[in-house]
Amino acid sequence: MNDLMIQCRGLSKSYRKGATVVTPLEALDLDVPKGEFLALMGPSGSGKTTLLNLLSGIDSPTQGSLVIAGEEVASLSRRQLTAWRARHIGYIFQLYHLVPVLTAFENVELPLLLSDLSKKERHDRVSAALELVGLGDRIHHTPTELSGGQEQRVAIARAIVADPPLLVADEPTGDLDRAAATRILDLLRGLTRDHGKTIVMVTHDAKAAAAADRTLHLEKGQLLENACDVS
Ligand SMILES: Nc1ncnc2c1ncn2[C@@H]1O[C@H](COP(=O)(O)OP(=O)(O)OP(=O)(O)O)[C@@H](O)[C@H]1O
Repeated sequence: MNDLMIQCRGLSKSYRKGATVVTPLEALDLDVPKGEFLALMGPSGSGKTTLLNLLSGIDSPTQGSLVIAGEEVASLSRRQLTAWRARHIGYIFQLYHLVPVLTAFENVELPLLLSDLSKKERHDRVSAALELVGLGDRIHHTPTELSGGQEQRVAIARAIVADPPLLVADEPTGDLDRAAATRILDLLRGLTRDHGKTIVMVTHDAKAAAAADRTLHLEKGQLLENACDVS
């Protein structure tokens, strides 16, 4: 139990759309050990983003249990969930979601602005995160002055700067060419191997999934039995 970062039991999510109810996730069971790099694949509409949103506390399940780092998060209020998310989750988006008018440094600093860290502590953490992603020489560049791969590395620095144990990534290489994608995947692998992060990554790309320790397939809101293991 202690070596699990994520434990889902009977996890379901439904949305009401007028008179109909849509259930993108149904009674899902999932264990993810600490330090694992897990890839999630599945057709469009199979519930991948819905699952990431539950794991990251952006949304709450309709039913079931979701224990992350030993804490039941399914029962947290919206307000508790926001505070919990800031400490536990780094989210990496397909299209980076950087603020265009801010430099790489300022983008990475954003998650720390509400913390009680001093300016010097923030500076040290942001510099270390940008060094870790190989962008120590680009800290004053704005997103338009960076390549897509570099923008994604800034976004990864932003996701890790508050040192959360769990990173969730929604198609982090979906908008990149193969060389840039490979560099991002190497970086993510390094974050699990050398820094103990747990990563759940949604991808449509079998080559990206092959970089993970394990791949699970979602189909109509359920994990397929005998999911192929690519480790
Ligand atoms: N807020 C919402 N309200 C209503 N229905 C929703 C909502 N969010 C998701 N859905 C529905 O849930 C289903 C699963 O959506 P989800 O985004 O999780 O799929 P996905 O596997 O990530 O797809 P894609 O690969 O296209 O991103 C879809 O049918 C979608 O329309």
